[in-house]
Amino acid sequence: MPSSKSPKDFFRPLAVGAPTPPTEIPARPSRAIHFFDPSNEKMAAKIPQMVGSVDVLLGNLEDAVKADNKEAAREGLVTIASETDGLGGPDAKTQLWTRVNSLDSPWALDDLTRLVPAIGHKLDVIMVPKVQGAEDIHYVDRLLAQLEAKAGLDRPILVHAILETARGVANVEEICGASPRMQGLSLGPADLAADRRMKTTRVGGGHPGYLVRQDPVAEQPDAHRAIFQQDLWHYTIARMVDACATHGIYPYYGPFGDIADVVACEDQFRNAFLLGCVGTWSLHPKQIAIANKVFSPSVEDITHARRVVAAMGDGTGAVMLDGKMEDDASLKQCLVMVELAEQLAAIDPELKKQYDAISIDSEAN
Ligand SMILES: CCC(=O)SCCNC(=O)CCNC(=O)[C@H](O)C(C)(C)COP(=O)(O)OP(=O)(O)OC[C@H]1O[C@@H](n2cnc3c(N)ncnc32)[C@H](O)[C@@H]1OP(=O)(O)O
Ligand SMILES: O=CC(=O)O
Ligand SMILES: [Mg+2]
Repeated sequence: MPSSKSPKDFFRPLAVGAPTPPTEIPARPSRAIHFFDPSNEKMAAKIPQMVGSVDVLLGNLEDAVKADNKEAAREGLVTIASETDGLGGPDAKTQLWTRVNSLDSPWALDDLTRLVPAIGHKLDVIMVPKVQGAEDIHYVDRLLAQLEAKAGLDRPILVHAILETARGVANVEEICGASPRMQGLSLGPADLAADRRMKTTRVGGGHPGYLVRQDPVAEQPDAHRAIFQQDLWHYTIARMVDACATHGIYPYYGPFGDIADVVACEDQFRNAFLLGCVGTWSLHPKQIAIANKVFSPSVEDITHARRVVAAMGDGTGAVMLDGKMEDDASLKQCLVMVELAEQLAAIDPELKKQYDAISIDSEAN
């Protein structure tokens, strides 16, 4: 929270008549944020049939939309949001997000002033790219409040920042705490690599050159030395996760550009899930199933978590389960998983069936 504001001011609307800022960001399932270009007729035609089977549909207006198509993308999104039932709004199974153009571009102002009055009641989250510091969020915060007041909206639109500049990473904590509207952060590995002058040419994922090699074997100079590829994104994701957890908002992996490499995509998503991310981007329809699988706790994990919950009784003390010590802290980890499973089961009947079929033996040994 900026020191110049009192805690009470922080939760006052930034424009007369704007909705009250949220004190909590709801934990809505958002395993896959599926990107589409609303100016691409083939992609746009697929959107209505995707509603209900993906947690978030995001109309992308920024990078990957040609400059000549910026207005068509914006208008295409207005049409899709207006004509598609079950998409966006507090009770919809599939949320509607947009990624607007960067704040220094010729399009960002028109993106916001066109979309909020036209479809603000359906827009759940606005993703802001290339956020550098709290000042970018403050600008969007005030403008959204003015537009919401003018449009008579009764629910604040949330804001999500992409972490894709070196300065943004340096300022990650202040970005997360810049507004009560902040919903979360995504990693933007492609722009971040360019901004940092990393010597890579990929969109997310690992790199075979970024490795650690096993020490040489004594007196066997020709012996094979194993190499272990390292994760280029570990540092940034870990910083994002801590900043988001500190501020009660949600971290996400970003794009994985090698659409054909579904195995490495799944691995990268799983690393992010294990580190604390709640979801990721999907660039192609086939990445949705990967994201849904990875960001839903497995039946094995939920079986174990429920056994720990049952064995821990009132939640204090220490017990042995399968030869391992469990106590208050491991219980808390299990509760994170169990709560996530409950949220997902509420919107995903197939997962609910799998989780409901679990029967547990609650005996500690
Ligand atoms: C790097 C930093 C970033 O900013 S990443 C975020 C910005 N980039 C994006 O949003 C990219 C979104 N995805 C795409 O543009 C396409 O999926 C790309 C990667 C170009 C591949 O398209 P294409 O060669 O058509 O794939 P395909 O032939 O396998 O497509 C099969 C059918 O599915 C469709 N499709 C493709 N992508 C999407 C999508 N994201 N959403 C909805 N539909 C999609 C294609 O149009 C194609 O349809 P059809 O079967 O021909 O009718
Ligand atoms: O916008 C995403 C990125 O990787 O850049
Ligand atoms: Mg980017």
